[in-house]
Amino acid sequence: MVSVKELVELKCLRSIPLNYVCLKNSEDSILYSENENIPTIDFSQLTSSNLNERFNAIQQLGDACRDWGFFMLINHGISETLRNEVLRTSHMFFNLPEKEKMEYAGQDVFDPIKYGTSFNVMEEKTLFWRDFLKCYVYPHFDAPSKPPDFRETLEEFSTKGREVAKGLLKGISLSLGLEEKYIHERMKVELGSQVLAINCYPPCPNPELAMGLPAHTDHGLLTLLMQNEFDGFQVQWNGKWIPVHPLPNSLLINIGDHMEILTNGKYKSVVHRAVVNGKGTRISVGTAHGPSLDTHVGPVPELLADHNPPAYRAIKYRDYIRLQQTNQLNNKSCLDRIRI
Ligand SMILES: O=C(O)CCC(=O)C(=O)O
Ligand SMILES: [Fe+2]
Repeated sequence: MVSVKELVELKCLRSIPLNYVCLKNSEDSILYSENENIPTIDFSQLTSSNLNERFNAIQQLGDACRDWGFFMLINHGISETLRNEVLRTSHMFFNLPEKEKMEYAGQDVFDPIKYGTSFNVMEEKTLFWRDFLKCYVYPHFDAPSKPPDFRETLEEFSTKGREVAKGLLKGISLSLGLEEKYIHERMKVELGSQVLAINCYPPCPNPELAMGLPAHTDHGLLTLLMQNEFDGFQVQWNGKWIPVHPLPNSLLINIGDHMEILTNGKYKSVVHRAVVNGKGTRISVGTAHGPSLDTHVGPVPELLADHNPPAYRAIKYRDYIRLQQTNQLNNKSCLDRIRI
């Protein structure tokens, strides 16, 4: 395996190798203006003791999940110091000698720690301009022991991320007219799986020809994402792409496939991608929150009706992850495979 970082640094690249050239069709290049109408949710209002404030925030959350499947979250309680430390130590991880990182070059989707490049190198003809580290951080915490402070920082960040996800899942349950703990209990989130994915997109000599991560949806219930000073995240909305410039101190939140399945399509798993730039290394850190791996997930009966029959077949979360991660992304959502 040759990482993108290695490619950029060792070969002093002037142009990208042909196997990284992603041909885009014309629709792929149509952009809205930056941040166009993207909703913002205030986490402190969502958890407020002022009932009126809370009620309004829950309604806004429901609207954002239904109409967008994506929003920016402010006042989430994860400190700037911690976020900067996660970004700093992540950067240091990718700066380790390749030999040390390769100790984590796992083969299987469920390896507790996996360092890799592109998305699924075994399946892809066109490679993506991305190196990554994935760690299962809950129920059992795993992370590399190098560089110094990396493990501790990731553990603290993962714990804080779970608190935010828990608060959002309560708000989402209420917004659906369900009890506050409904999703949490039904999805066995206390035993659920949390995966931390750190993406590294080195500067690219032809950013318009390469792709960091192609259009896809995330498999879990919710993903929380943050990044360093370089933008690159885009969400698909009404067939066009919106480049996202996160509000200062905000987290980007995606609804994932399992929330779409659970709500029988009411809340949308948003299609998104990561583009690359020629200026500097972009780092993004996502934490994906899902049910326990052995949970069978299908649409919840309380949300079904004669006029709203199940639109997805139930599947074990573990099987769904394998389905998504062992195939090519093909610019498609894996949900297409289980739609009835
Ligand atoms: O790097 C980004 O902005 C997006 C990353 C992402 O979508 C993912 O890791 O699933
Ligand atoms: Fe994603």
